[in-house]
Amino acid sequence: MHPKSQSLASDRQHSTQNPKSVVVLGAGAWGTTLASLAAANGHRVQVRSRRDGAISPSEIERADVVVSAVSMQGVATVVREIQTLPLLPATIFVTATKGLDPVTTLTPAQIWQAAFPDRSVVVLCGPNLAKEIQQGLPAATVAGSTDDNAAVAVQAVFSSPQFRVYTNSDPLGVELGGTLKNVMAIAAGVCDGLHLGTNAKAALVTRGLTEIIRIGNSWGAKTETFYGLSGLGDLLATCNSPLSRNYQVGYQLAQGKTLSAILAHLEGTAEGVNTTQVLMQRARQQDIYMPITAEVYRLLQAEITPKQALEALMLRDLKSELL
Ligand SMILES: NC(=O)C1=CN([C@@H]2O[C@H](COP(=O)(O)OP(=O)(O)OC[C@H]3O[C@@H](n4cnc5c(N)ncnc54)[C@H](O)[C@@H]3O)[C@@H](O)[C@H]2O)C=CC1
Ligand SMILES: O=C(CO)COP(=O)(O)O
Repeated sequence: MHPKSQSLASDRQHSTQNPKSVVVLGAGAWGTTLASLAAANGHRVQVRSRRDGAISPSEIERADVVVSAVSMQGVATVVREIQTLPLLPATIFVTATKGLDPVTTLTPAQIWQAAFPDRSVVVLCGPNLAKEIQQGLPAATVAGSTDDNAAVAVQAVFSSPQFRVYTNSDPLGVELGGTLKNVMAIAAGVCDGLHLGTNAKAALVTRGLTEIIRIGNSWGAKTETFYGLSGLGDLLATCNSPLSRNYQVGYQLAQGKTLSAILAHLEGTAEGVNTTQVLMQRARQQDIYMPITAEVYRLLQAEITPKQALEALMLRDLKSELL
């Protein structure tokens, strides 16, 4: 065995014998689920909700791992708050938010890394519908970081017989896979809401992945990461599950509801609504062809109906699959 693999393997075996102090920021569906996973492994876990008020220095200064599971709209605020607090020299940041900054188009990990350039940032993304994990159903995810040791440490914090964590050295690909699939989950909800059938859904998800890879590559992410759990895996989960909030948005749009009415009654955050806007902005700026995203965008803007979006996609110029 390669010496590096040997040391990683032994770290992994001893994971739960080394309890860590974990602070989870965000007490929504995903933050509370991640907190339960870490606590079940014997780690000391504190969850911070917005309602608790400011984070106290004593909470954060002992944290080995700080997990951010806030929605995208809260990321900048939480980063600014943590920047004012004392931290252990080796504190690792984990980001589980699946969104993009509306002004800069930066990912959450890029925002954390810019604020803390000397620290390790790990992206945690995968096909992880919180409600299933809360029920103890099996799932897998990816801890992505350019710092192997930090990724392995985070893998150890969350891994269990029910939750299998892989590492990946392409954090941008891991993060974009989890984030961009939300746009396709809206489209998949529309597809099912219009009862277009299994062939249509398969075509949509497959061409959606092509689109994600096209813009993901231009961002600097690796193609093979998008064929992994956080890309294809999360596409399969959210494009096929009514538990996905993004899928629910698409499904209800197909039923003729307005976006504002849907969001008013939605349980939790559908990040894909904002991500679609940001992705369109980036695709236009960089002249990247994103036909499915463009139709989801027009639908969310109420410029077209779901049926018109379908027609627009089907009536485009014919071309080669691999172009
Ligand atoms: N629910 C799920 O199955 C999964 C969700 N995610 C991602 O995790 C993130 C959070 O998702 P959920 O927990 O489901 O959403 P949620 O809507 O249930 O909770 C969002 C949390 O963010 C907090 N928040 C928002 N703005 C804040 C601010 N300024 N300061 C402090 N806290 C703030 C809210 O108080 C709330 O606790 C999203 O980006 C989502 O895409 C990722 C994997 C699975
Ligand atoms: O990202 C998720 C599962 O991996 C959760 O999906 P929704 O945000 O669409 O509910």
